[in-house]
Amino acid sequence: MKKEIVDNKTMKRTLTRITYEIIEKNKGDQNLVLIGIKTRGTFLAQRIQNRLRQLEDYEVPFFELDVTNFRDDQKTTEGAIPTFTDKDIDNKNVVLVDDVLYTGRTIRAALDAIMSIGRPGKISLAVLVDRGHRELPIRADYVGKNIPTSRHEAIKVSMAEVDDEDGVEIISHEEQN
Ligand SMILES: O=P(O)(O)OC[C@H]1O[C@H](OP(=O)(O)OP(=O)(O)O)[C@H](O)[C@@H]1O
Ligand SMILES: O=c1cc[nH]c(=O)[nH]1
Repeated sequence: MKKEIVDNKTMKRTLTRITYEIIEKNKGDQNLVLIGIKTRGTFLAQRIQNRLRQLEDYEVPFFELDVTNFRDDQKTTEGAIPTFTDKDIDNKNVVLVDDVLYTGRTIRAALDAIMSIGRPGKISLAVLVDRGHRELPIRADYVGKNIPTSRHEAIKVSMAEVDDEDGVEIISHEEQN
């Protein structure tokens, strides 16, 4: 059974709140950089970038990150070429953005990917959904919604940029197969 947890309007409000939290914690920081993890983290980071501009006239650079090369659960070394260089992130205050935080392995890979390129002064993490079940000591600094799940469920994040509309659903195990 599908269970809608976040609808279109709530998603908008949630992203606006995360944006205000980023503003609160980083007021006046000229070194802020947004990095979105492909695929839906990219669109979330872009939306946060737009809100920062609209709400505070705050222009923050945005980059996309494909963590494929750095994952611990696949053997291929074929992956994307980074979209940024050391100059873009060295000594910067990076906010990493993804849609779902689950085991933490994607974020571990993202941290390795970023460190292989440069050395930010600080990295923090923003996620739309934290569903628990961490396998690594990783936590988010900005959380849209904590959604307790069982391991037999999955969180499906939809975004208008690539899906029909915005939303977050819990999908049961049966529907995943
Ligand atoms: O904390 P973790 O256990 O690593 O899980 C979280 C990751 O899983 C999903 O990506 P997925 O690999 O399903 O690809 P997608 O971005 O194409 O959905 C999601 O977008 C996160 O990046
Ligand atoms: O439930 C999950 C777990 C990881 N990534 C997702 O997108 N959903």
